[in-house]
Amino acid sequence: MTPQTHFLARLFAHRTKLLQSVLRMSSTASPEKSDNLTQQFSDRLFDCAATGKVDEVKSLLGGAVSKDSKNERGWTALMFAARNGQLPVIEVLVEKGCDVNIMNASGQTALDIASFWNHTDSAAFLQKHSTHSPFDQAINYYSQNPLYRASELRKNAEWLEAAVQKENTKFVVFASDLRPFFIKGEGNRFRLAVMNHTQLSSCLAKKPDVVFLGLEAWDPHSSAWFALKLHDGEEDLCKEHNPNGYFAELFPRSRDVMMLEDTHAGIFAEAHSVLQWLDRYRFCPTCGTSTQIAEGGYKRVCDDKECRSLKGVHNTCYPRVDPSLIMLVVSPDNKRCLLGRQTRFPPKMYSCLAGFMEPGECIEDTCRREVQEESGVKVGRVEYHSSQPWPFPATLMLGCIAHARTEEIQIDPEELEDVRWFSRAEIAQMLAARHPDGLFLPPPTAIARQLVMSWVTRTANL
Ligand SMILES: NC(=O)C1=CN([C@@H]2O[C@H](COP(=O)(O)OP(=O)(O)OC[C@H]3O[C@@H](n4cnc5c(N)ncnc54)[C@H](O)[C@@H]3O)[C@@H](O)[C@H]2O)C=CC1
Ligand SMILES: [Mg+2]
Ligand SMILES: [Mg+2]
Ligand SMILES: [Mg+2]
Ligand SMILES: [Zn+2]
Repeated sequence: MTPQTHFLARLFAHRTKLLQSVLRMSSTASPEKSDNLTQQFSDRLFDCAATGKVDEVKSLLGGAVSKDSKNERGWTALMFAARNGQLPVIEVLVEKGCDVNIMNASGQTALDIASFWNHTDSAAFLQKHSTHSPFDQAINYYSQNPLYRASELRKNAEWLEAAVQKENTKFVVFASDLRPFFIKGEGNRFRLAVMNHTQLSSCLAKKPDVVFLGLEAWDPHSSAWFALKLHDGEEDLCKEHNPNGYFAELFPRSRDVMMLEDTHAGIFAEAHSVLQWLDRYRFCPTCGTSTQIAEGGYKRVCDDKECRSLKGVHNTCYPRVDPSLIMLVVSPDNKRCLLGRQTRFPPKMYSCLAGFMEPGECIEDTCRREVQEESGVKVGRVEYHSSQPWPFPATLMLGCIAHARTEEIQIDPEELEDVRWFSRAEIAQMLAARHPDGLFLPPPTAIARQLVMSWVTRTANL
């Protein structure tokens, strides 16, 4: 510290003390005056946080100023420090108990702000103390399958047969109507109930539909995971081994299917989509003859040796995935976003527009077509964000940010009952569940919400 800055620091510390004593005195005087002084302290705290004056920040926090006080845009001292990457100030503020998870009026946390401005050290520090995940690490529900699929082993019938018999092999089971067998997990989450070969020997003897899901490690000796579809009447056997287990409803879908522990949600997505496909393709779509399961459940082969499906590549022989687009449309000035309501949504919920890809379309085509069909808005640039398997039965949601060229709305009443533009402030209220009309967004397990959060946090809006 130069003598000059030392002098200035002492001078300001002196002024601060003086102000604090005035503030204490004035608390018994006019409330208006006291508010004014509190404001001055907060403003000074914001300044010091933004410019890295650690000692003064400490001194101000020791006085009458509230550590999480906000300016008119909902910015806290921690956010000002994060804006300029003032790591020593951030460390002091966090140590003094400032709330890392507070969002400003634009729905941004201090971590979002540090990440946006590329202050990597500050962002890493805030991430450690935050329960809010940063925008560039969106991980969608159903997308965290930890298994190594080891697709090369699917063709090895001998290995598969031996793997089914091994004691360390794990089976996740589904009822004959494909309801999954769950048990309670951590907190309010659920897990797939895992069973072994011995417990399931009587079911396995009857040659059920079985899918090889993958290995626990990149090693053929590690535990293999299989999905098994029970025959009618075998549910009780599973309950005998897992007295707390139960078969979760899928039609209508029970909430528990959206409450699985993250890795089990990923395993469920694979297992359920492939079992659904095996169930629906019992007969060859090319000639109508019966088919047999092959390659660990990842192929169906027509029983008619002359069938065209046995020559060349035929997509009916392999599990299907239906790509669909889900997009957050943002206005030309990037200040608003477009959300819509299907009649089947819960009252007051708004979500992103979405639509299935059609043959011969690229992602950009589908995005522009669906947005125009459903809302009349024309889209220009399309940015890919992230994707989410949606295993009912096998959709892949491709999440995009779509940049609108026009704003006029013309709703397709066949599909949507309302479509409208939402300001950033309104979105922040919806994210915080504080919208004055009670409007809300889908839960964090929906990619739609991740797209909205990403837009809100990615934009500087300063
Ligand atoms: N997570 C979220 O917030 C939202 C998710 N979605 C999901 O996005 C997906 C597509 O959105 P939609 O608006 O329903 O699509 P959409 O806008 O293309 O309209 C659905 C219609 O498309 C036709 N269609 C074409 N190909 C289809 C296929 N492979 N499977 C089923 N129907 C097909 C059917 O006639 C269907 O009624 C759905 O899986 C839906 O559940 C939709 C809106 C919000
Ligand atoms: Mg749609
Ligand atoms: Mg549509
Ligand atoms: Mg469509
Ligand atoms: Zn055939």
